[in-house]
Amino acid sequence: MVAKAPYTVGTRGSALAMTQSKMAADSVAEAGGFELGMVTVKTEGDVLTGPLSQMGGTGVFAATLRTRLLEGVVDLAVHSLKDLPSAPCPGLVIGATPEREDPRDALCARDGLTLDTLPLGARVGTGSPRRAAQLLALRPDLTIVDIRGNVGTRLARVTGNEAYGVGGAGLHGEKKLGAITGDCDAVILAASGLKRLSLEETITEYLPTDRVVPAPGQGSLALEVREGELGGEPTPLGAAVTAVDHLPTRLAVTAERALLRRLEAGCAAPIGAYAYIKDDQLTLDICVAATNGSETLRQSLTTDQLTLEAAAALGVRAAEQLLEQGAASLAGLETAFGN
Ligand SMILES: NCc1[nH]cc(CCC(=O)O)c1CC(=O)O
Repeated sequence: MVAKAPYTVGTRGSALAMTQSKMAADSVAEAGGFELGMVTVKTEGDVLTGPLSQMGGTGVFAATLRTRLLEGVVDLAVHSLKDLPSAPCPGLVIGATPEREDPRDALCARDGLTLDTLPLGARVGTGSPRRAAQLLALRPDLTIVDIRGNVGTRLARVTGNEAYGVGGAGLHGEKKLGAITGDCDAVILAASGLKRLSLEETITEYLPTDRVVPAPGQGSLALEVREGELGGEPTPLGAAVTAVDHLPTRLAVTAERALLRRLEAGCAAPIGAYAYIKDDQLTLDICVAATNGSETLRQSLTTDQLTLEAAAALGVRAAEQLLEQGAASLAGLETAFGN
């Protein structure tokens, strides 16, 4: 007989969320030598319809999971870091950011097309103002189609849903998709999500991070626990979560999120930020763009101090320089977040 799992991990119900929660839970369970049960939580972001960019941009996917964590219904929440608001949540801590998956955006186009070979005026699906802005800066002729939904639903906008199982069933048992015809020439998705779902073969071009700068935190997971698991003497869960933290990832996402926080921007803002360690230095590349792609502001800053404090300071310094250069009005931050 297997003993009841001593801890539970809360996850959203999409194929991607379940896959990444399972991966993270397995590594924590292995580090701790205990079992972890899974509880599926429906979040506001899963229930509401309409453009994601108009949901306020802050935490629609994370809020319900966080409530369950605070209530003690679950003991660990696994989030896509890019969906997690940059402000800390009282009572909770990010106990680990495991090693980051591929941070790049990926183009999934019909007929093997790439950003440079898509025909004039091609229709590209994305619900992300950041992706739309950076794409339009490179290819002003493109038509951006506002799409949302799970990975399978988005890919179906290129292929039609015949490609995803008999009778239009969703990917990996996601709920049945309605009839979707391929009304886009391409969609942009995070390479990390596609890789985790073993769908790399749908990618026709990996967009280099210096060409399309990824969202802060893209490709990275956040393992969130109650503060008490880590304070003073860590609990067995707290210790196991800490063991799967990856310091280079933690330094990078600390810089990216400090920038976002200082700009008072959420995941719906047209801001790309990608930090990485190279030659013993932490570099932070940023692209702030007007949502129509007419103007972009790029910045790259470096520190040779590899501490969390220095990483956060790098993000703040970058944000302040960008604000001086007019980033707030360029990216529409005042209108999007000031009211
Ligand atoms: N906002 C949706 C979302 N949140 C996290 C991921 C997966 C990418 C990641 O690991 O950051 C995605 C899908 C996408 O952007 O294609």
